[in-house]
Amino acid sequence: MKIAVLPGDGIGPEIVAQAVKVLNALGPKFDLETAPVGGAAYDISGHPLPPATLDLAKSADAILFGAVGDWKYDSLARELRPEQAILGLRKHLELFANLRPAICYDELTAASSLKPEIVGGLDILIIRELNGDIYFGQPRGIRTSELPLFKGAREGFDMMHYSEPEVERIGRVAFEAARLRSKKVCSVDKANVLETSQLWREVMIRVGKDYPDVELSHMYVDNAAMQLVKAPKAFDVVVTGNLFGDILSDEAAMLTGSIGMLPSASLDKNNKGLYEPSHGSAPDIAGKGVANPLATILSTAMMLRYSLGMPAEADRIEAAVQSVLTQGLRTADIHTAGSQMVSTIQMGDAVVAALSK
Ligand SMILES: NC(=O)C1=CN([C@@H]2O[C@H](COP(=O)(O)OP(=O)(O)OC[C@H]3O[C@@H](n4cnc5c(N)ncnc54)[C@H](O)[C@@H]3O)[C@@H](O)[C@H]2O)C=CC1
Ligand SMILES: CC(C)CC(=O)C(=O)O
Ligand SMILES: [Mg+2]
Repeated sequence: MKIAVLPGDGIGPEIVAQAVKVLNALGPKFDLETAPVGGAAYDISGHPLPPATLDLAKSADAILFGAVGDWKYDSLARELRPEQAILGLRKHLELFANLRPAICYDELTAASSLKPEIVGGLDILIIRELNGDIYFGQPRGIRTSELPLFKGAREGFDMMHYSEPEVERIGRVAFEAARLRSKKVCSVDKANVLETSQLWREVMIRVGKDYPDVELSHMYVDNAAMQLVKAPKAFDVVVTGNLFGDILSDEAAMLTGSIGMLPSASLDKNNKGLYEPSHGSAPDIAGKGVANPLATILSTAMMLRYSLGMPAEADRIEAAVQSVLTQGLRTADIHTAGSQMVSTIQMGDAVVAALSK
């Protein structure tokens, strides 16, 4: 099975190296092919998603992705920014369904910024639409305003956009996922203000009729942001658009102790997928050996389960992560009194060691 390995920038190479170590220790032989992406690719070839990297991603059975981006590329033209690489991969490969499970391991309740009774036992699934919304809408740009009040001033504009089929397909992913869980879907929108959200809600209600066994509720995104920290365990599956899902999943990360714990799967309609941690390239800690590799390692478990048909191996990785946490090993972001601080590499080694137990 061919896996495209795209480490990217910042902490990307450090955390992906740990996930690769874990994959190689599993037993089955994977054909791992590495290619530059993001700023690393721009430095070599002048483009964040060179054709060879895209071709590799297309030809692979699954993609393991680190993260892209660095402040040093902030002044580049938008189409050359490292972030265009991950946006481009999602779009070219039609990876429209982004699954971000937020699970608070019992050992990490103290690492969360919320009270243990709020987050203890948390297990929710955020499903974020990944191919549409304001991230991809047209028109967009920066121009000179023609509005009487601001005439002559520069103005920025981005189109929020969703078509019915796009909402329907992500809705179905959410309802199907809920069937395997607690049979509850909360659709998050801003239908009190935005037409895009009004359509989103109408479609969710229509699609929901095909899933009478699943309870559908709706929540405005501002309230959802509040409820996520007030009573997160009231949610099961949350389905939302690209922008709201991006923001809410970072918020949900802190319920689990750290964004370094939040894996993700980005799937197409055939469950071919790209697997990456939900966080970015963390330039503030890059190269220091302190990044938490567990979100990336847990993303490889999702890859084995969703794209490679190897659920037993996925279970083994998740059990190994559970084991290192039970042993008290913690990277700096999840370190609390009484636990043992380890580096990125030591955490990766500990997961590998736990695999064989
Ligand atoms: N999929 C991707 O490649 C993404 C790329 N980005 C890019 O990453 C760069 C940095 O963005 P930020 O907004 O700072 O978000 P970020 O997620 O990279 O970092 C936010 C905070 O979380 C910490 N953090 C993130 N991952 C961690 C880990 N594994 N272990 C410990 N601490 C961790 C960072 O040190 C930082 O304090 C930007 O260029 C941004 O565009 C951001 C999100 C996703
Ligand atoms: C380039 C961004 C859209 C990436 C991001 O923040 C994410 O996917 O969570
Ligand atoms: Mg994000």
